[in-house]
Amino acid sequence: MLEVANVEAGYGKIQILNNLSLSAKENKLTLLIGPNGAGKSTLLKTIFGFVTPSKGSIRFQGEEISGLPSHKLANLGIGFLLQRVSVFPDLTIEENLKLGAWSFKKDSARVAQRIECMYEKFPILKQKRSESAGLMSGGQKRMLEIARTLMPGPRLILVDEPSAGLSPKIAKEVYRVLHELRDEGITLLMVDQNIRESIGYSDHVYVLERGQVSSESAADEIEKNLKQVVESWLKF
Ligand SMILES: Nc1ncnc2c1ncn2[C@@H]1O[C@H](COP(=O)(O)OP(=O)(O)OP(=O)(O)O)[C@@H](O)[C@H]1O
Repeated sequence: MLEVANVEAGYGKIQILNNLSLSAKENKLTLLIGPNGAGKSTLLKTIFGFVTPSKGSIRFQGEEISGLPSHKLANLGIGFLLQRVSVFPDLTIEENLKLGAWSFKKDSARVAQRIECMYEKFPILKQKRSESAGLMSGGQKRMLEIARTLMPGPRLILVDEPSAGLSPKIAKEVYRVLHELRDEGITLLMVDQNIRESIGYSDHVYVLERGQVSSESAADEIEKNLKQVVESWLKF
């Protein structure tokens, strides 16, 4: 589904990703973990066209996408669930959802149909559809962001720290929703600091260190050796 091969990328002269290769398999939840500053978020930003790679290739469903602008990637079926809270607080929940449909906003029937679909999936958003998004709780805002990302019907979603700033109970709910999306056929590539919790919802795990993949394994395998993996980061 997504193949990253020998990618180098960074900010100005500072190179962060060094010959990095990995893949996200269709209908799987692939998790990226690693110490602070390893380049996990930079990788997601590079896949989504916010950072341009200087080398390597990124292929989505067989098509080369490296360097394509974000709106083209969105049209191809890639969504990005950002780390920071990104709802527009002064807009209503419905208006926020409409913003997720910007790429097909002229097709009002499709916009209305996708909004209904999201209301079915997230009843709380339907209940509060006319309220300002700024009035929602942190967990509800996260659900709105997930729904907004889903509006165009992406096949692959890049997920950056989905549980950041949320209570453990709400974080669980967010993981459950992401896991459900996977079961519905969406491929996920996710960065998360909340390792112990997120591994339980993942299929495959890559460990990134200093801009490279240092190891990879099935999620249930790494779960057994988690202590050693995390301890090895502390040696740097
Ligand atoms: N916009 C930017 N300009 C310059 N350097 C940046 C920028 N964003 C990130 N960096 C640097 O790139 C490196 C990798 O950052 P990145 O956020 O990708 O790491 P990460 O693995 O996601 O870390 P964390 O787990 O702390 O979020 C860090 O040294 C960071 O300071």
